[in-house]
Amino acid sequence: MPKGRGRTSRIRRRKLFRSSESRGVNESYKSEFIELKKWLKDRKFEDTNLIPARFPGTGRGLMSKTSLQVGQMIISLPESCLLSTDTVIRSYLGAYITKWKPPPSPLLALCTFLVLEKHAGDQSSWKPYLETLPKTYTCPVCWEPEVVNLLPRPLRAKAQEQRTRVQEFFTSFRDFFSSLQPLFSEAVENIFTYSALLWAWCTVNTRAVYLRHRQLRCFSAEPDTCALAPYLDLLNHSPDVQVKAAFNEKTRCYEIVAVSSCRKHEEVFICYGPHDNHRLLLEYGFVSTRNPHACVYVSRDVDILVKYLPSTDKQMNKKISILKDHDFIENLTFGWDGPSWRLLTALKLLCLEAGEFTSWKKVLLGEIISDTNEKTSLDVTWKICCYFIEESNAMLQKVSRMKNEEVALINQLTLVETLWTEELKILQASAAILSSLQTTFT
Ligand SMILES: C[S@@+](CC[C@H](N)C(=O)[O-])C[C@H]1O[C@@H](n2cnc3c(N)ncnc32)[C@H](O)[C@@H]1O
Repeated sequence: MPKGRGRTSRIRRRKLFRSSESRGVNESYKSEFIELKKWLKDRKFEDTNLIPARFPGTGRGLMSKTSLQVGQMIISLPESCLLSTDTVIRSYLGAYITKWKPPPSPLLALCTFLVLEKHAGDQSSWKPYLETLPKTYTCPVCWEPEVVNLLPRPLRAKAQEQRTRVQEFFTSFRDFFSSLQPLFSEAVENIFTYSALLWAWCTVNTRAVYLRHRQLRCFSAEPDTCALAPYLDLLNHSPDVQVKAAFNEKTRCYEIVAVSSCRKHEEVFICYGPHDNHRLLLEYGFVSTRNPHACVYVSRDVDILVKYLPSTDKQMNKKISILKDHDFIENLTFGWDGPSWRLLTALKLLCLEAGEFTSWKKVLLGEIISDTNEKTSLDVTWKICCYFIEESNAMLQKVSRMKNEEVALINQLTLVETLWTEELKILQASAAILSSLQTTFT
């Protein structure tokens, strides 16, 4: 057998590939991390397990110094390192927040504090942390509208809604920002620009940990659940890991404990939640490849559901209103394991023949009505799946053309491309499953 073709060589090559894929480049020598570590040490935190590093797939993150075992504490960050609404209230901003009516939200307090501390530069006691924060963010709320328009329809709608909300957040608190003028010699409008607030909003949205606070009366009724956790917020997300993360009232530290093990010199991940790729892109500005929670949404309007059904069906309007009344119009999806039960059920109901229509309740409960109904609904689901495959391919071509023409938008376009590529893979997996299910009826 020629050298290097055997089983052992294949396994060795695979191992090498796996480790080079996840191997990080140590960044602990960088001045921002040296300063951050000093700052953390002053606040009684010293890290023994992790090193800041840059990884090929995920960018900047944290690497294990030693192997981490199940049940081992990965990081335990003292309360004094956390930036929460308590920090803001105790600061020079506290008096302004307490007297402002109607009471500002906890989110506004955190964003205002971030903008002001960043503006303070060298004068800020949070400078070592601020220096490690991204200068810009990759979330769709920061994208050019022409790129947002390339997103799958349900996500596009959410991204547009989110942008409107952030813009309103900015305009509705202009008076509050003006009230802070006594703190500055320069005009406050030059400090609280939309881009400064957007940066602060993205910082909180993409990096904050969950930390429940008692509700202070100086804040509006929105739950006060966010805190920034310097250094700990360098941990990237993986849908495949499990950790326990919470504030420990006894130790007064925010603690993360490993639930799965991690080998030495590998990237240490936490799980931000069982999020699909739309949520990851919208809220965190990235797409996870091979994400088990990823799915393709059949958009909210019913046009696509009825596209392959006979237009002569007299009961169609009634069927659609039943689906609407029973909340079967939203969250219809294709996943890695085929069409969701909800999607199949909605299509089974739409495919009922005139004589079967009275059985619609049984369909919603999951009963099989007839072989014909099973077969027709599978055929229609398959056609819808193929329609989405064509759409994904067309979008991928469009994005690829734009990448050549709009070089300045390459990062945003690459994210859109990754999303459509993942959607295409899911649809192809679903189409294969549907094809094999269809053969049981031939
Ligand atoms: C809490 S921060 C994690 C640290 C971050 N990578 C950094 O350099 O500051 C969350 C951000 O990290 C990035 N991120 C997290 N997990 C990722 C992943 N699996 N792949 C790519 N980017 C990821 C996203 O930009 C996300 O908004």
